[in-house]
Amino acid sequence: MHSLHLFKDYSLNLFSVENLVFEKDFKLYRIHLLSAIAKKMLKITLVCSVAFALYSVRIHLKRRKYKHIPGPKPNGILEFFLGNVSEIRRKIRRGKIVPEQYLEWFDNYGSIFKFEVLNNFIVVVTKPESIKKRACHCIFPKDVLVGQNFPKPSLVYTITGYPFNERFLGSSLVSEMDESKWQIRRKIFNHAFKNEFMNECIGILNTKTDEFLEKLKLKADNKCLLDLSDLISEFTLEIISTVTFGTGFDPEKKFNLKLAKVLEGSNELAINPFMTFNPFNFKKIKNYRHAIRDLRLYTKDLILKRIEKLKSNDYCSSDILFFVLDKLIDQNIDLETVVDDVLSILNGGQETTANAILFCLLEIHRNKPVMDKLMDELENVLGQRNKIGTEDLQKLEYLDCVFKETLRKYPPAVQYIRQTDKEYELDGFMIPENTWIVTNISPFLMGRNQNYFQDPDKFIPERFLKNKLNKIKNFSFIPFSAGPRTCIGKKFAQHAFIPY
Ligand code: HEM
Repeated sequence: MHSLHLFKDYSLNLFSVENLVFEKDFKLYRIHLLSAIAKKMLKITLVCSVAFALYSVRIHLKRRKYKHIPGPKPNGILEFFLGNVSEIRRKIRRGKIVPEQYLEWFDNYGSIFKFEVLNNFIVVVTKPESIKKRACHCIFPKDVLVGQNFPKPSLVYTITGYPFNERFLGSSLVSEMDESKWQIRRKIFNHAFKNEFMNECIGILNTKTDEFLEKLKLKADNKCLLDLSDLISEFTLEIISTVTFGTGFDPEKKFNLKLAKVLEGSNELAINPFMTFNPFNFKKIKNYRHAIRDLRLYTKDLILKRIEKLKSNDYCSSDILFFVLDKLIDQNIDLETVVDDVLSILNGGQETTANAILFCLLEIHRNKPVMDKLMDELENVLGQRNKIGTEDLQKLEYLDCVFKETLRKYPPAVQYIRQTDKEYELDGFMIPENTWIVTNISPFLMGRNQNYFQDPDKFIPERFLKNKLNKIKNFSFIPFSAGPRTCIGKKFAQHAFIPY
């Protein structure tokens, strides 16, 4: 018993001594840990402060390089780092588009101005006229697109090539940065878009327009409210996909729905590039990514089926794929790039043409004299016929003017961005190397500019009549861009517009 008692005492003592030692160690350990954390924090704070200071100096130095070019100054600490992003976003939230902000800056700062997005400087050129004297490294505004065909900035085209980190247009014609690769494919596709085939397309356009009008009539008879924008988007996609892939395309309209979803996502991303960082958008982004994947799979499947037909010498409809596929295969262009190119044609052609048609209908509806003149011309040229032939195209001058006036007032492509490869002098301003230049040479700014188009807010197709064309300054109207990377579907867009 005694021994047990002794043992108990001893063990208790031992335990408390151990406890004491442990407690002491723990305290020491805690002190060590805290000081180690404090040291780490200090190091991190120091590194962050140095990085922050260096980044601020970098911004400051970069800003100095552009000091001589007029433009809005970033205000406050947030704008110091983000540039003019918040000002642009404020306008977008109020329902404006970026070029409308340009108009305001143009009024405040003149024909060449700069603005800043996340430390990238963008110079906007709004004057198509040439500079007075041409010396070494001096460029005309038009040289940016035509004479020197400056490269496209890859960052801008990543949004179209890989939105939401998913390959959409990838390295398609529109987003290809490698000039030599682009040249090979552009040459092949130019062959498909040549005049003879485009003239053949007028037949498809007539048939599809008839189908569309029947559908419209049916809906009108049912006296239901119509959303023309959806119907016209669907119609233009159907035409462009028929011209690209042939008839009998996608009867269940799955492709149309997916493409509409992808376009919705791309537009949202273009307006708000930060949307991917918002966790509330994750589900939406997941859906966009799925739509892109499905779209590509569907397109790839169609191309593979066509390759099989080519191999077995089966009948193939005369469409864009028919003209380009064997040539692309001969050049060892991989399947994914062919998918990129085909999608770029659908993507480039659908929304732009649909927008042009919609805005045109809106303006004709608002301007009765324009509508009357148009109807008179159609009656004179077509008589009792309700189908348009290629021979009619030259005769429908007023219709062509209406098309051009629509593109002036509502250009579907509002700006072109290129990047300088070295320092250049442009209209008296030194533009540093690697600057993004927004040219118009931006169709929106030129079209809405009183100096180039009188009463720019009015819809006056007559300004494009042949006898008045000399009043329009060179390069003040380039809705399809200019130079080597001009729109490949320009002729087709004009044709698609005419049956309306
Ligand atoms: C009113 C209708 C249209 C307008 C205003 C328009 C405008 C443009 C513009 C401005 C560009 C140059 C873009 C840039 O430099 O970043 C372009 C390129 C392109 N467009 Fe169009 N477009 C229209 C219709 C079409 C149609 C109908 C198609 C196809 C059927 C099409 C296919 C393309 C393609 C593939 C490119 C890239 C060309 C290249 O870089 O080689 N477009 N378009």
